[in-house]
Amino acid sequence: MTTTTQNQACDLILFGTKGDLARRKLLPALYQLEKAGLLASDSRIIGVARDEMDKAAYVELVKTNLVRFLKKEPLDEQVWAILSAKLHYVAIDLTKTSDYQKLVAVVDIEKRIPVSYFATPPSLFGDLCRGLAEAGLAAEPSRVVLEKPIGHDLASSRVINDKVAEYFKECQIYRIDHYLGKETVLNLLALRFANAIFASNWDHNAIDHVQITVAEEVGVEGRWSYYDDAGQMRDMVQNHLLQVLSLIAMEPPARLDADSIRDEKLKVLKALRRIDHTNVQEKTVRGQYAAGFATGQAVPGYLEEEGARPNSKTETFVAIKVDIDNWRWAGVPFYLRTGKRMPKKHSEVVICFKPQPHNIFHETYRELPANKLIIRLQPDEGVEIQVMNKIPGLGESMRLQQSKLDLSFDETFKSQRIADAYERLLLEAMLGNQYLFVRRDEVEQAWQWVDGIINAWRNSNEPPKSYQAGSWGPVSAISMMARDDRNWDE
Ligand SMILES: NC(=O)C1=CN([C@@H]2O[C@H](COP(=O)(O)OP(=O)(O)OC[C@H]3O[C@@H](n4cnc5c(N)ncnc54)[C@H](OP(=O)(O)O)[C@@H]3O)[C@@H](O)[C@H]2O)C=CC1
Ligand SMILES: O=C1O[C@H](COP(=O)(O)O)[C@@H](O)[C@H](O)[C@H]1O
Repeated sequence: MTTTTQNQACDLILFGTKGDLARRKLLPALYQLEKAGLLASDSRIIGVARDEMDKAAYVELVKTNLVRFLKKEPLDEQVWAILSAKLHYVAIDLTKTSDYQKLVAVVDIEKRIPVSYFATPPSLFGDLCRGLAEAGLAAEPSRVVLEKPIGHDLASSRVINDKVAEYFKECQIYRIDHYLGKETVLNLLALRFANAIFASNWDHNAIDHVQITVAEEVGVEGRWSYYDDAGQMRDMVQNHLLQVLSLIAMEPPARLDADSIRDEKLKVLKALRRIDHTNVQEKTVRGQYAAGFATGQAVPGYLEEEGARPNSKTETFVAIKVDIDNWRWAGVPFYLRTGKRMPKKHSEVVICFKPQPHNIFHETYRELPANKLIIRLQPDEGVEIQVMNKIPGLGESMRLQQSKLDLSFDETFKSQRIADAYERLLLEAMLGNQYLFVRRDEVEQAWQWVDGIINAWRNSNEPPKSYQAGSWGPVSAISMMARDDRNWDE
């Protein structure tokens, strides 16, 4: 899988180094990589923002942010001493091409691979690529790492992708979907392809339906203007949920390399049955949270959040019944559900198997519950199988109980810290492994499908259904399942 020498030295250029993402996620991730000894000793981190600042001030700024955002652990002074020696800073206004020349004096392409991380608004990606090219930093083996969102719809994503492609080849482009960096999402590959027990039971013969839930307890968290433009469909479904769905539904890739995996994910995205004005009512539910409760506190509704525009019809909850039109998944719906201000942070995949063809326990159990494989993505990461088991004891009748085989990551891998997604993604980008990054055709195919739904919603002009903050979304999401004689796993 590794396409470059392990731990090859890089100049990681962190555009947007003072922004929220860099402070909360990227810098702490780099610290953890240093702590784990995974940053090459010759690598450097070159922060870029607009303010003039000398190296010492930047080092101090990074330290302050680490102390704040490392959360559970204190800053280790030994690790910090090594990491801080790798830090550099350059002030650049990304809209001014001439400013990029400042990088020429700092970046050393003879000794290190330039890896440019675009933690900036996507509207700057075009300027960034041109500036890097004019500074001589676009030729292979240079790489660029792009943050989401790649566009607002198919047309705008093509504009961004075309712009980047003017300067960088696809093999140099690393599009982030941070869900692909999560331990449990990556474990889907291990679960499916390292266990024959699942491999032979992974299709319409064995599986009744699949549920994917990504629930968040938080609301829009001061990001109202960004979020109102996006909504839950663009913010979460177009990327994270469709990536998870693709990993569950794809055919076994021939090899564990980037294009083998991405080819298979793309085929799934191409097989998603179109949802448009003819079936959008039946297949989707969109909701918006009203005032309610989170962590026992009263919280405002979406329209009362700071910066809110009255009458916004943006959805904060989506449920979709997805059909995959291929041989493996014929007649097996995938139910997706994601929302803000749900009762708790809780993401899981539930594989619901078909019932037994014949019930020998029918005298005591008219219907036996079907087996479920539950993959807990976060928190409390783990894998659980629900099975029927005999209750131990003597007696004339066989008494059964639904029990679980539970593999909790916490319990099983006690001494192993679960790395944050950004640690893994930064590391893989520096190593030159693209398998956890999204290829252009995947992004565009996902947009094409999502655009169909968003257009149908827009044309119907129906407002989203209201749900109370702290609930599992609008009642219609439950009815959508009930119509199929099923219910959400809770
Ligand atoms: N925050 C998050 O949790 C997530 C963010 N993202 C994506 O990551 C990207 C960054 O988000 P976020 O950190 O929240 O955004 P912020 O607004 O907090 O930060 C943006 C950064 O971009 C820099 N910037 C903006 N304009 C210019 C310019 N003309 N020249 C130089 N630098 C400029 C800013 O520099 P300056 O300090 O000089 O203003 C700042 O450092 C966005 O694409 C976002 O969608 C994706 C997932 C999650
Ligand atoms: O990309 C995004 O993801 C977060 C949720 O990420 P998680 O790792 O905490 O599950 C979401 O809150 C945000 O709106 C979205 O932009």
